[in-house]
Amino acid sequence: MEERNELYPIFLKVNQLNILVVGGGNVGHEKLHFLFKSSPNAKVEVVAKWFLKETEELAKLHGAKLTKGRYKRKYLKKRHVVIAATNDAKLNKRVYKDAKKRFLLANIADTPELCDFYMGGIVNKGHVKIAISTNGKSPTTAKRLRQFFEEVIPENVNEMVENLNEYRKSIKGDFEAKVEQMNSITESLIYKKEKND
Ligand SMILES: C[C@@]1(CC(=O)O)C2=NC(=C\c3[nH]c(c(CCC(=O)O)c3CC(=O)O)Cc3[nH]c(c(CC(=O)O)c3CCC(=O)O)/C=C3\N/C(=C\2)[C@@H](CCC(=O)O)[C@]3(C)CC(=O)O)/[C@H]1CCC(=O)O
Ligand SMILES: NC(=O)c1ccc[n+]([C@@H]2O[C@H](COP(=O)([O-])OP(=O)(O)OC[C@H]3O[C@@H](n4cnc5c(N)ncnc54)[C@H](O)[C@@H]3O)[C@@H](O)[C@H]2O)c1
Repeated sequence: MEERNELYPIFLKVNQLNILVVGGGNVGHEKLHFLFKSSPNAKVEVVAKWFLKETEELAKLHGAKLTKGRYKRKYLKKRHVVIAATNDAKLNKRVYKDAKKRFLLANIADTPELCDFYMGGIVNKGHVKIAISTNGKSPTTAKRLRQFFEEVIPENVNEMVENLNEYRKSIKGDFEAKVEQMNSITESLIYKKEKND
């Protein structure tokens, strides 16, 4: 039987959650880059033996705390989420096990079997956000799909969101009447125009 993608996507308010990243090399930097690209106010601390210069700059820009040193279990205290991206596979596994004991959500970069969740490809246009995952099977596909959707989703999609939000406030009636009106005025968006040939 064909394997199913059973992931359930959620959209986290990471400005209200405490995130720990372990490792500040190339992969740690990439994770941090995408995290802040999507969520500039994410609450993040990074612990690593050393950091890349660009990671120091990125952390400064977003007010992330950088802690130079070896990973210790105590760093997991008061965290909701941990992302491990060191070059020490044994240590990454240890971080995962420590996180499990504390019921934290863990992502061990590039190691699908040690992930409670995957970081996805992210398309962002104003209030509209689309997350893409290939179930951990092909990050390259996730990246290409992200680029594709960035191209085809119109820049002004946010205007539609804002306008419909305003319009909804102006409609009178109960919840059901509002749902009906909102669906009726947006119906044409999903039907292709008939060709006049
Ligand atoms: C989406 C994105 C977000 C992000 O990183 O934040 C992301 N990887 C991205 C890019 C990317 N990563 C890698 C390449 C090189 C191509 C290649 O090697 O295949 C490229 C492409 C490139 O850079 O061109 C290396 C790699 N990554 C993983 C493995 C292990 C494996 O696949 O088994 C290996 C091989 C390591 C090795 O061989 O040693 C695993 C994971 N990477 C994931 C996410 C999760 C699954 C997402 C999903 O479900 O699709 C998962 C499972 C765990 C995680 O890390 O969360 C980001 C695109 C952002 C964007 O551009 O929008
Ligand atoms: N660089 C890539 O493009 C790439 C691609 C695919 C897979 N990977 C794999 O991902 C992993 C990370 O790669 P990288 O390029 O980011 O490595 P890196 O060498 O650039 O960075 C490793 C980071 O881990 C930190 N670290 C190591 N031991 C630590 C400890 N005990 N406590 C705290 N921090 C510690 C280092 O200080 C450093 O910040 C490796 O296993 C690598 O094989 C890397």
